[in-house]
Amino acid sequence: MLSVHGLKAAYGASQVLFDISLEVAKGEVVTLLGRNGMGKTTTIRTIMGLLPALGGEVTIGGRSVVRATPEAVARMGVGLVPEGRQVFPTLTVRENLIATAANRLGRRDPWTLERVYEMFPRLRERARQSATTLSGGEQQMLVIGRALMTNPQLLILDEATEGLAPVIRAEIWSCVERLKAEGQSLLLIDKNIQVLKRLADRHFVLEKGRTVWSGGSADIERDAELVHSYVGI
Ligand SMILES: Nc1ncnc2c1ncn2[C@@H]1O[C@H](COP(=O)(O)OP(=O)(O)OP(=O)(O)O)[C@@H](O)[C@H]1O
Repeated sequence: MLSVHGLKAAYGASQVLFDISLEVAKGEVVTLLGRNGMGKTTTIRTIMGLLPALGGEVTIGGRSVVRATPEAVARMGVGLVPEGRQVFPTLTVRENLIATAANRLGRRDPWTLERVYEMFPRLRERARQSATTLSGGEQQMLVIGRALMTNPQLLILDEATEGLAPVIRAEIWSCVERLKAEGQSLLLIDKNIQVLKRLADRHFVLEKGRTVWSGGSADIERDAELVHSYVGI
């Protein structure tokens, strides 16, 4: 589904990614782990075409996207929930959900408003309200719902639970669990390693712009000392 090999990227003259490699297979839940500033968000931005790659390869479904625009990457089926809950502030909840809806890939069971409202009942209750009147947690649900409405083949969540109350976090994790059960491919960045160990199939650890470790959740236990030295927990 997604394959990244030897990816390099920079902000101006400052190189941040040196050698990033990772894979997400169809239906797999994969994490990017690493301390702050190690290059997780930059990796996602480069995959999405928001930052040009200096080298390396990114393929989606076997097709290279390393020079593709963000629109083209989205059309190829990658949905991103970026850091920071970016709702469209002038639109209502419902309008946010339908603004970028698409079923480009002819999915048989596409996401609809009804399915999103069923996943996040609070959004139904607030459908006609301006998105800016929602709480932080509700805004995060809205951004996830909006990404689902594009029917992504791969959904990327960058720190989706950061700064949220535990009860809202639990709702987001239960959404992730349901998506996983439905066979949705997911790439997750989050600090809640314990939850990620339970939910994810595979993990990639980044250190100073390089992939330095990968393995399943059982491998994290086996290599606990090493992984914890990278991840800092
Ligand atoms: N817009 C930018 N311009 C210049 N440097 C940046 C920019 N954004 C990030 N960086 C730098 O790139 C490096 C990687 O940052 P990145 O945000 O990818 O890390 P991260 O692993 O996602 O960490 P965090 O959890 O803090 O978001 C850091 O050294 C950071 O300071």
